[in-house]
Amino acid sequence: PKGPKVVYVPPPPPEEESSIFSHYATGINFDKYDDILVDVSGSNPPKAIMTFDEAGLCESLRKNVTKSGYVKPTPVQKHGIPIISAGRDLMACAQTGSGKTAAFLLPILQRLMADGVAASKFSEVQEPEVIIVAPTRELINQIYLEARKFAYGTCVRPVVVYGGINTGYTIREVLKGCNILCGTPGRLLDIIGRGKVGLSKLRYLVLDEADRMLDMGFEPDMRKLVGSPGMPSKEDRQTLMFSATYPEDIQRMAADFLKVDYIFLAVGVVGGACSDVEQTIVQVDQYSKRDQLLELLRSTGNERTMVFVETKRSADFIATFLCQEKLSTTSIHGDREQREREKALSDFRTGQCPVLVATSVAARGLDIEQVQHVVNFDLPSSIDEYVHRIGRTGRCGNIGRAVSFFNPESDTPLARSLVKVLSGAQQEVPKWLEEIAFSAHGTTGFNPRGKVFASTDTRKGGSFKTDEPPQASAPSPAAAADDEEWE
Ligand SMILES: Nc1ncnc2c1ncn2[C@@H]1O[C@H](COP(=O)(O)OP(=O)(O)OP(=O)(O)O)[C@@H](O)[C@H]1O
Repeated sequence: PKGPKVVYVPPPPPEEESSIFSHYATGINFDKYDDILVDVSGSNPPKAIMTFDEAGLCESLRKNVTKSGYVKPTPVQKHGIPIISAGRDLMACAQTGSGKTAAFLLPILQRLMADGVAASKFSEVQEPEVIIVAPTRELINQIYLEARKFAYGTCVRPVVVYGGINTGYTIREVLKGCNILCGTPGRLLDIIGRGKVGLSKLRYLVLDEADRMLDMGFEPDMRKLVGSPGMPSKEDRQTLMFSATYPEDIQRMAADFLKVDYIFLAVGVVGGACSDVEQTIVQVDQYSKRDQLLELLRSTGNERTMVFVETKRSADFIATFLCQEKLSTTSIHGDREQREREKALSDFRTGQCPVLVATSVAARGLDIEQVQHVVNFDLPSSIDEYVHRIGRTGRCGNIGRAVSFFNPESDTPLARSLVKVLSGAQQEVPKWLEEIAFSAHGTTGFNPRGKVFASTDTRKGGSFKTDEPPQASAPSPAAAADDEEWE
């Protein structure tokens, strides 16, 4: 409630079936997902399913899965669906672009259908069965559209709430009926605080990008959410967490939100990059970055490229520069109005602007067709952030490329974890990077997320058995800088 009143009302979501179910094709590496090692821990995990037919979906859901172009489940779906259907709490980690969203939406929808939720109708207080939270407005909107797609033709009504949109409009949408409430933390707490949403029927709480939702930026909001009046205790609800990365300190804290016997599911290496992304690291100095970017974008032609920068100001600056160089470019960051953010994303999605310059606000979760390249114009300070950013390409078995500008003056603290992530994803590690990483200089750099790959299920006894003191989970500076607009 600061600044002028927000009047923006987003365009209505598509009504035609063809847009609701529009999707892109899986790539040549989709079948290789089956070779990834899966680690399930926790007592009595249910057996994985091999096909969607085994998922026990009702007819309308099964039809929607087919219309979405899904032929067979990905590993996180094969394991995640039966775990959720069995009523277990879950902390799931699987690489970017491997289908985590459907892994939680399908079993939740199935349960609602099986129990015959009442068709929601107008009421001054809504009592959703499901709450889904995610860290950014664009991501929660995407999850909402996925929920709407899978719920198509059923009586289950998903609604989305996020900042930057007219509150009156948002409230009216909620009051029309709400089974699945999707929201960013700030707006969600606001709506609950206004008494528009009651929690007595809540059965599922889903944290997407869970490690981000529980880091220093959002942890207080998540504690407030689970402490809201009427919120069922963790014993009386099912709590589900998904991400591609899970620092150990966050995992340990996440246990506060989960039943003791939650299941930990890791598909591949926790925090590992998607190996369908070809990663290149280029050593540059600050002043040659612009020319190198230009050269790179000229060579990629009209292929869609996301360019990540550190600050909102440089996002504007680089986008303007590229436009002056006659490259159709748009930008997304936290100082832009919501209307502009959504326009930017849609211009990028349609290919109207094949280049999108973005801050970390676009690093996680966004699923955009045909993104062939990611450029880290500035590297992030945390390795997990890097993994999420490059994961905007190489999705669903498709091949992607990521080029990162490494400036030794500022990026040396990241060198070690970068080497680990590169080799973990079978990428070539440049000699110079290895030298920086293992030189005295590289090792003394402070990097709170340095211990990549140390974390599997922390209950098995992770690196806290070593002498290293626990480190506070600080959000990366970029993330912190964008926090104020993430509600
Ligand atoms: N079984 C499947 N068959 C075909 N396509 C699928 C399947 N499951 C998911 N997809 C598609 O793959 C894409 C990536 O899925 P999704 O966005 O859920 O990935 P994610 O694991 O959440 O990634 P991120 O970590 O980046 O958030 C989406 O376009 C989704 O519709």
